[in-house]
Amino acid sequence: MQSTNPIEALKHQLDTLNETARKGFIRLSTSCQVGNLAGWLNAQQLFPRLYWKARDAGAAEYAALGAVKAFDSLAALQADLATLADMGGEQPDYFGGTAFDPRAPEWQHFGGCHFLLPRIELKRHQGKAALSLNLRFDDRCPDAEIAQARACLAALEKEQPLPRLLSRTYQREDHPSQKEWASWVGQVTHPEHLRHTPKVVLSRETSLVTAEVPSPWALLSRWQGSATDCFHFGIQFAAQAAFIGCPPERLYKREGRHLITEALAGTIRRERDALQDQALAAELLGDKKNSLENRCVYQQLLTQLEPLSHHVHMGEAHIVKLRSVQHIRRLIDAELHREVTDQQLLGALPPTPAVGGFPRHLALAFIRQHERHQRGWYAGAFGRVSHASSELAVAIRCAHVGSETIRLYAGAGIVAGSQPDEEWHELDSKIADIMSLLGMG
Ligand SMILES: C=C(O[C@@H]1C=C(C(=O)O)C=C[C@H]1O)C(=O)O
Ligand SMILES: [Mg+2]
Repeated sequence: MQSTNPIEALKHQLDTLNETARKGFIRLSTSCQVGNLAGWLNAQQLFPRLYWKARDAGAAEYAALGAVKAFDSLAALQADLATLADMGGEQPDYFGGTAFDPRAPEWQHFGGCHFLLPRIELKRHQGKAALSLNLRFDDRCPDAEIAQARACLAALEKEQPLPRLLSRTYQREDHPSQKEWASWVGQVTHPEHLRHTPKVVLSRETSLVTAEVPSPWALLSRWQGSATDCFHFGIQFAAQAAFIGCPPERLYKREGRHLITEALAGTIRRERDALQDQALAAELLGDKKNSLENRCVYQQLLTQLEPLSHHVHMGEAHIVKLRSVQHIRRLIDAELHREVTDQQLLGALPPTPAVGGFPRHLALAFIRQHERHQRGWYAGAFGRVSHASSELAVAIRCAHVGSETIRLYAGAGIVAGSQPDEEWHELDSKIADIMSLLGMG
């Protein structure tokens, strides 16, 4: 008889798992009730904790807890995907991300690349939630694996309401300063520099220091409520090391051999008045500087996809309206060659010129030489990878939540025609949503 308590139901499935089923990857699942997945994560004791929801309306929501296995390189992740695919049977979802610059991963706990196969997974899709326990038997002692899984189940806590976001006072510091920013923009837009490097995406770290930072899960939950048409993600390695974000930009989505990606670059503010807002959208679409920002992105994506695909197709430029900004976007789709892997895609596509620049090596050299803050996972990739399908966001519009400091990141594509003050204001519009949640709007 099946118990109505999902944890008891999973324990029962684990206790009655017969010897012959102990092969490769196994997922034990049971239906459950959950109000807020971030609230469930926030109530747990285990780490790592991870949240992922893709951008499409109706996309599945995932909360992941603990790791059956973790991967610190794309090669290791791909090898595991291949191993399990060869064995057949049900295939797992892996979640995680990569740093902007694998040569400089920097952030403690995060590393250059971290993907995990979760021990416990809570998934909600089309109104139905399921709690799953993942197990591996191919590369470890079965009894130890079962004991570890049982310990994780025993450590599960009930969902709790998320704490309210209390109003706090924050001390703000920007790196670089506006003065230094202006000098960098001057260097990048110097005709000599533009000749070899037409675009550099410069970024700023805004540190907000306070006595007690809010729960990253409470913050993400509030943030995602106002960030429709965006990806929503969070990862927490330890109590004082979390990274959350609501990015509007897709790195790619792969379903079998079909790949979709996009060039999202070029920005203008929003206006409350609908007519004025439309006028701004028209201005953005017709603007030379913003069109160049977007062109650098799609040209590189097309060039990179060409050798990996049978055909690549790009749609028309259009406007994407977010809460505080609007962007130019072009959708791209491609049919991948049979042998192309996520490892290859994640090795080739990021950092796109939406967050790095063009050409990549020269833009990265400028960034490494000038930016003194650590980008870490800001402007990296974050998402879900599986044998059948994968989807990753570009990790922008994000926050690193530490012990006493919240670090917000924003970048702007600097090209011919960029004005330092306008670009600085563009950075502020890109952090406006999270700033207003923190009472700093
Ligand atoms: C780098 C960021 O965003 C990128 C830069 C944009 C721009 O400069 O117009 C727009 C969208 C993204 O391509 C960011 O939000 O941090
Ligand atoms: Mg811009």
